[in-house]
Amino acid sequence: MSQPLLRVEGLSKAYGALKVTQNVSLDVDEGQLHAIIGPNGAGKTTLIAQLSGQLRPDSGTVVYAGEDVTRLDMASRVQKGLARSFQITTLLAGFTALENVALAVQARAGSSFRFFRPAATEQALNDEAMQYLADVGLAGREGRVAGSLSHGEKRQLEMAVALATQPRLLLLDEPLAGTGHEEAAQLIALFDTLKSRVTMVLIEHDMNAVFALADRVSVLVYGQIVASGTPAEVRADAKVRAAYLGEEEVSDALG
Ligand SMILES: Nc1ncnc2c1ncn2[C@@H]1O[C@H](COP(=O)(O)OP(=O)(O)OP(=O)(O)O)[C@@H](O)[C@H]1O
Repeated sequence: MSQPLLRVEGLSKAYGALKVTQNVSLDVDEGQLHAIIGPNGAGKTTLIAQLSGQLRPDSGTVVYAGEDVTRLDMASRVQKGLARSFQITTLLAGFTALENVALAVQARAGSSFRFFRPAATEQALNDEAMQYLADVGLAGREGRVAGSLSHGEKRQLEMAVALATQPRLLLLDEPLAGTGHEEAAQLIALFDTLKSRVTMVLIEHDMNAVFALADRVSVLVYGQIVASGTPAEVRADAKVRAAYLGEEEVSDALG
């Protein structure tokens, strides 16, 4: 069998006596959308932070594309194609949608445009940025200042900025939080189309989105993976049902 794109082995992290990540092991295959679900405070965000390089684990390894990246910082991981989707707060509110994405293209491309004249460089950056805006459904909105976009559009723009880094593996932390029903449906459709192009690890509370999108689901409870499998396997797992006992919306979605 071929190697997974991401292999996490025995990852642990504690804050004092609080073990937020306990011996987590997990494989993510290329081309898959792998969702990580779990009740509030289970340690999902802390786990993603260790995958992105934002946070150092106490022990364990993160192997990406066959390389041990455990000790690499976030910027080095982004350069290798392992990126976390940008938070809305990192969008430059006073800049246009196009400028936000063009800056991300420039940051990634570095000096590779150095042979162009300045005007041609700007054109090339903008052309590439326009493509990402079109990919996320923001064609026609490029001239709008980011701060004036709707909440859903900001999330789309955040995805365009993430795509500009040309990720091979994208980490998404609750991309649907705060979106309305229609905006959520649009974003789910967007993730569905992006699945063929980039491998994704998704943390999401919206179970309908998780079960619609995920190829595999891992369930984190008190920092430990208690179940991992296809959506159907996870749905039927007694430990998963027990973990969500009392959370009616999730119980309904589990069926
Ligand atoms: N820097 C920190 N120092 C101390 N405790 C922390 C720190 N960061 C997170 N925690 C604790 O670690 C636990 C896991 O938090 P985390 O945010 O990763 O959970 P989560 O599953 O993402 O939660 P939610 O679904 O509510 O976003 C929580 O109990 C949280 O209070």
